[in-house]
Amino acid sequence: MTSARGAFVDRLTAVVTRHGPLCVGIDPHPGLLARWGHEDDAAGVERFGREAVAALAGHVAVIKPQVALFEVHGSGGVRALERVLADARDAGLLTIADAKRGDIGSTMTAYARAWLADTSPLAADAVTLSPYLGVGSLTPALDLAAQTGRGVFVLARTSNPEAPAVQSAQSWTPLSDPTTPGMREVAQGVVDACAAANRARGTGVAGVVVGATAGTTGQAHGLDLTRLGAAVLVPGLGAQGATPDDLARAFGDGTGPVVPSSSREILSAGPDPEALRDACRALNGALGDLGLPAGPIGA
Ligand SMILES: O=c1ccn([C@@H]2O[C@H](COP(=O)(O)O)[C@@H](O)[C@H]2O)c(=O)[nH]1
Repeated sequence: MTSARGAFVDRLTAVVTRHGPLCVGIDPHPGLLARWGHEDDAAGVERFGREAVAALAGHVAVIKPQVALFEVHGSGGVRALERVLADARDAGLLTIADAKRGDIGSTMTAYARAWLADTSPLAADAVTLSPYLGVGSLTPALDLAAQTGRGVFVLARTSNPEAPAVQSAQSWTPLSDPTTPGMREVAQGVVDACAAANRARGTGVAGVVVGATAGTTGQAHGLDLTRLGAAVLVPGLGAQGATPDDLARAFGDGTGPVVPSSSREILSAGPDPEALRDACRALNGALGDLGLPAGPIGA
């Protein structure tokens, strides 16, 4: 069944083509709240998020609220996130809820409904998922996303320095992608399983997360993304040290759509809306010069 809103990867491609590839992370850290003149409480994160959405709507393609920084304020914080998501929806901004969910299949069904069902007050256009109970355990989310025209981004090679200990380990992953059995890095196994999930559903519902910091070592990320058939979310620009040049090194091989994300660095240009937009324009300009692909990878 296909949703009336169309496939997520097509909607993402359209907005990235129009506004540029930058995704702005909405991460209401205490220091940023203070800078923007808000309290570190539920009302503060709501004002922060809604002001950011008002400033960015029509100027960037997609925002990525960091769910933990809303949840930390309890039910009021979750309500604040619902309102930020509703504002973004009304303003035509695509949303990626950075929730990093993952659990056994039966529980995964509830996480999927929370973030991807039309009727949920927390519904986003996409949600980030953790694959470490096995990519197959994420099936309820992939199915619901395909049904409702939404997407998921599965953590493959994350931007944090602790990641390689797990994600670069070699594993035997025949069951996650029966077409290419054999030893490979865990991160590549995640990518291959997502590629198989996309082929099975005939649409690029399962994107992956590959940190921008992969390029800071002067090397590419080392993953074969050519058969993914979906989008790549690339956090780590700015505060974590990655630059557009690092992205060119890591993603200059014609695989896309690549959506780089920056939170603290961009948000620290606020709260003045024009200054925030200027920072986005500058970064989108630098990213645009790289010619990162906007269309589906290897579809
Ligand atoms: O590999 C990953 C996956 C997710 N993130 C999230 O992105 C932002 C990054 O914030 P910055 O301020 O731009 O560093 C944050 O919400 C992370 O949880 C990531 O950084 N790396």
